[in-house]
Amino acid sequence: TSPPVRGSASRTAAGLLGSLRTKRLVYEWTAGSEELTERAESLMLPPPDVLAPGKVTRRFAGKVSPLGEGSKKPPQALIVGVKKGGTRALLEFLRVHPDIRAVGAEPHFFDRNYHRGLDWYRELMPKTLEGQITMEKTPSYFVTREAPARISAMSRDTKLIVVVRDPVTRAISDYTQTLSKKPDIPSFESLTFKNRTTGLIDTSWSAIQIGIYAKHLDNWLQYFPMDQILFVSGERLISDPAGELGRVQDFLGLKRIITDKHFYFNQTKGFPCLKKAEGSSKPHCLGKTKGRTHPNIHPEVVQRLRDFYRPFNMKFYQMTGHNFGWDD
Ligand SMILES: Nc1ncnc2c1ncn2[C@@H]1O[C@H](COP(=O)(O)OS(=O)(=O)O)[C@@H](OP(=O)(O)O)[C@H]1O
Repeated sequence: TSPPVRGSASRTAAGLLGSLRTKRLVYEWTAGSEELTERAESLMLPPPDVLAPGKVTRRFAGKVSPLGEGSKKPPQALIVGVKKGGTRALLEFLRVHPDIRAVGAEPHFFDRNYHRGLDWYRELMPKTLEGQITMEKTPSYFVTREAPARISAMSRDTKLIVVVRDPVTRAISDYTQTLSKKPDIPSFESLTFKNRTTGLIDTSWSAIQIGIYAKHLDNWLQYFPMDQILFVSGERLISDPAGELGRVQDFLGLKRIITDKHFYFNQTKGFPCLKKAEGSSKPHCLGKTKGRTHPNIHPEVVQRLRDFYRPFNMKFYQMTGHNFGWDD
């Protein structure tokens, strides 16, 4: 059930207290997280209200009035993965659609915050009007064993989107992110192998583990039918953002409003960017934590990883009915 609509005119002391409590929760939940930096820097739009209370109205531009109409609902669609697949780009692009309302930061509800309960989760959501879709993205859901059952318990009809990317470049991207936070970690090569001489790969290293998509997908298929899951190519999201966004809008049952007219290729950034970000009239690229330069990895190591992933990729192509071209 939805909470009562709280307009500014009817805001009581209790209501205000409630909203302050929510803000504190939102703050606790985002404080210090990379997603927060990522979002603040990449969006130039305010993340949760608490960070920029004066700018709240801008987030509602053209969607929900500042009077606070609409109600908070649990998401009907989720971007569940994969980490470093291009999930932020997809969510930021989708937000341009007037029928999509999304949380900026990653709630991590179905993995680390599940104990907080569904009411906590729903409180994080933006208000939506009839016909609008609530969304969030948390890339770690895809590899969380409990996530499919938990999401299915919220609603069996939840639509799931997975942005997938060549598991080898994904692993290097993942490592690059860790390296940016902890410059003293061992080399990619030494983390990849259990034993460098035998070439035995350390599949327990999360950077490697996450890319075994067929295995993770298998777990989701215990709870969701294939037609409720959409796979977005992380590579195509860069080479043809409008094409991938077309597929996503169809999947969500939305009118194709986001088209090639919304994008331009930014030569400096080396990525497609939005001509106008949601709620703004200015061009907008993702921030510095998106599109990092990867370290050079020894070609032999890359080849060994390609060989390692090939059978899993083949299985994944078979399961999804789509060849993502990572092994061509
Ligand atoms: N338009 C656009 N602009 C910038 N970056 C883009 C874009 N589209 C996709 N990408 C790729 O997104 C990669 C980061 O993926 P995620 O957002 O899923 O990362 S995270 O899991 O949320 O940390 C990021 O990975 P790296 O290049 O390794 O940094 C990008 O390659």
